[in-house]
Amino acid sequence: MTFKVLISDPLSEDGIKPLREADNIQVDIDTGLSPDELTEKIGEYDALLVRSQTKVTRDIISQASKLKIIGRAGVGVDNIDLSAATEYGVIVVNAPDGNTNSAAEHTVAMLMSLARKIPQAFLALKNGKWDRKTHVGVELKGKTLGVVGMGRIGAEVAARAKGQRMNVIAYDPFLTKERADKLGVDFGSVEDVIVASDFITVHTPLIKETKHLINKDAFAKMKDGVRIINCARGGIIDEDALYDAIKSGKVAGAALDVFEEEPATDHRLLELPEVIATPHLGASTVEAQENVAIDVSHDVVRYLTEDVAKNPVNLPSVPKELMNKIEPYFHLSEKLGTFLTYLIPGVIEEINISYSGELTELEVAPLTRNTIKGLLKRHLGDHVNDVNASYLAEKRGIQVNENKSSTPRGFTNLLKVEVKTKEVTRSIAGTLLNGLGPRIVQVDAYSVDLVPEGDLVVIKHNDRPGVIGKVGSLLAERGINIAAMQVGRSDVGGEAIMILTVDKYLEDADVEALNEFEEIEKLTAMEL
Ligand SMILES: NC(=O)c1ccc[n+]([C@@H]2O[C@H](COP(=O)([O-])OP(=O)(O)OC[C@H]3O[C@@H](n4cnc5c(N)ncnc54)[C@H](O)[C@@H]3O)[C@@H](O)[C@H]2O)c1
Ligand SMILES: O=C(O)CC[C@@H](O)C(=O)O
Repeated sequence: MTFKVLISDPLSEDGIKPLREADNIQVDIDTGLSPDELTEKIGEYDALLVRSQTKVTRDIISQASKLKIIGRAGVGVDNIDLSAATEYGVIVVNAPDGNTNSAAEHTVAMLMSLARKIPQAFLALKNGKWDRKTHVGVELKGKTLGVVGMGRIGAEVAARAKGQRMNVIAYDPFLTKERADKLGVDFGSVEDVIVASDFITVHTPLIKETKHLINKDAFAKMKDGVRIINCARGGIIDEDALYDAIKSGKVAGAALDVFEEEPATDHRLLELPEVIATPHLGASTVEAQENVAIDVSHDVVRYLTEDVAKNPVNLPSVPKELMNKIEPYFHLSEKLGTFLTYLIPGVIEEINISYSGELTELEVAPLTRNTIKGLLKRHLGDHVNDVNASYLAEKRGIQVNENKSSTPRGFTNLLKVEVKTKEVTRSIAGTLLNGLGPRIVQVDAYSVDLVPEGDLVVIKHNDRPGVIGKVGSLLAERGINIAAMQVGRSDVGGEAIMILTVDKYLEDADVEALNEFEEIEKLTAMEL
C-alpha cells in the first residue's frame, strides 16, 4: 500500500527526507493552493503537511475521506480546526521543539532592536538621513522584562534576558515557585507582570483564554513608556488597544512578528514610527525549518506505518516506556469491546471499564480509548479510531467510567468491560496470560478460557444432556469444523453457555438450523 502525502506550505527539502526515503510514501508538493483547490484535492491524501499559511478548515477536513494525519511543521496549531480533525478521526501532530531556539533568538533580536530603534535608524539612513537625535534608545540593563507564558520559548527568552542583566518577572499558570527559582526569575500574577515591567513579551498559544489578554485595561495598568513584544501569535494583544496606547504615549514602542490577520501588509500599526515588525519570521531560520520538517516528517511516517505518533496535539501522547507496557493489552481491549457489541441489543448508555492487578499501576487511558473503539467500530465503521473514539462516545451521550481495583481476582491482570443499555447489562473480562497472550476469561457470570480471535459462536442454552453433541453433529454435517469449545453453567440443569471457535463464519442458514433446537435460547455468531 502506498500512502499519499501532500505538502501545502514550503518546507525544508532536507527536512522532508524521512518522507522521501520511506518506501511506501508518495510525496506531492503543491504550495499556494486556494482553499477551494485544497478542498478539491484533499480527498486523495492520507497525510497533509503544513506550516502556518495553509488554513486547515472544517470544510477541508470534511472532504478528506482518506486523511489520517495532519502534520504542522511548527508549534502553533491555530491554523488547523482541531475539533473537526478530532471528530473526523484525523490526528494532528506538531513539531514543538524544533523552532524554540530560533523563536527565542528572534524575540531577543526584536527586544534589542526595539530598545535601540535599529530598524527606524536603518530606514532613515537608507533614505539618506544621518539622524542621531530621533533614534536615542534605552538600555536593557537593570530594566524589568515581563514574560507572559513561560513555556519553551518564554523560558529561553527569560534566560537570554538575564544575560543582558535584565530582571525578569514571569506569569504562567504552570509556573511554580520552584521552577521560577530554578530559572532565576520572579513570578506573579499576570497583573503583577503587567504592572512591574518596562518591556513585556508574550509567549502563550492563541486560545480562548489568551485572546486579547493584553487589552485596553491591561495597557492602563502598565508603566508609562512600556515597550511590548509579540513573537507568539497575533490576537494575544488587542491591536486596536495597542494602537491607541501608542498614540496616547502610554506605550513607547512595539515589536511585532505576528498579526491577527496575516499577511498584514496594510496594517495601521505599521504606519506608526514606534512600531517595528517582521513578517512572522520567528521560526524562519535554516536550522529551525530543517528541525521542524524532520520532526513532523518522522511523525507522519511513524503514524502511517506503525500507528504511533510522538507529538500528537489532539490525543494525549503515550511515553515510550508506558507504550511498551500497555501495547500487549491493545489487542485484548479492542476485542473485548467488539465481542460485547454482538451481545447487546439496543443503544449503549454506559460503559464501565475496570482494571485490576498489574494494570492498576499503569496509565490506562489509551486502553480505555481502544476498548471504546472496539465497542463503536462494528456499527460506526472503520473511521472510528483512537483519536475520535472518546469524542464519538461522548457525542452519543454514552457515559464512560474507568476504575481501578487492586483486588487480584485470581489473575495477575484483568480488564473487565461492562456495558449497559436500557434493556440489559452485559460484561466480559480478559487477561494477558504470560507467554500465552490474550484470553477472554469471563462472559457475564460464566468463566471461560478463550482466545479472542476468529469466528466464534456464543450459544446460551438450557443445561441438558446431549446439547453439545447435537450442536457438534449439526455443524459437522454442514462441514463446519470446531476448533475449540468452552462450556459453562450457572447450576446443574440451569442456564448454560457454550462458546465455539469455528473454522468458518456461520451463514444465516446454519444459525437458523441451530436455532431449531429447543434447548437453545440464543445464538450469536461473531467475527473477532
Ligand atoms: N513567531 C513565530 O514564528 C513562532 C515560532 C514558534 C512558536 N511561536 C508561538 O510562540 C508561542 C509559544 O510557543 P512555545 O513553544 O513556547 O509553547 P509552549 O507550549 O511551550 O508554551 C506556552 C506557554 O503558555 C502558557 N500559557 C497558556 N495560557 C496562558 C495564559 N493565559 N497566561 C500565561 N501563560 C499561558 C502555557 O502554560 C505554556 O507554558 C506559541 O503561540 C507558538 O505558536 C511563534
Ligand atoms: O511556519 C512558520 O514559519 C511559523 C511557525 C510558528 O509560528 C510556530 O508556531 O511554530
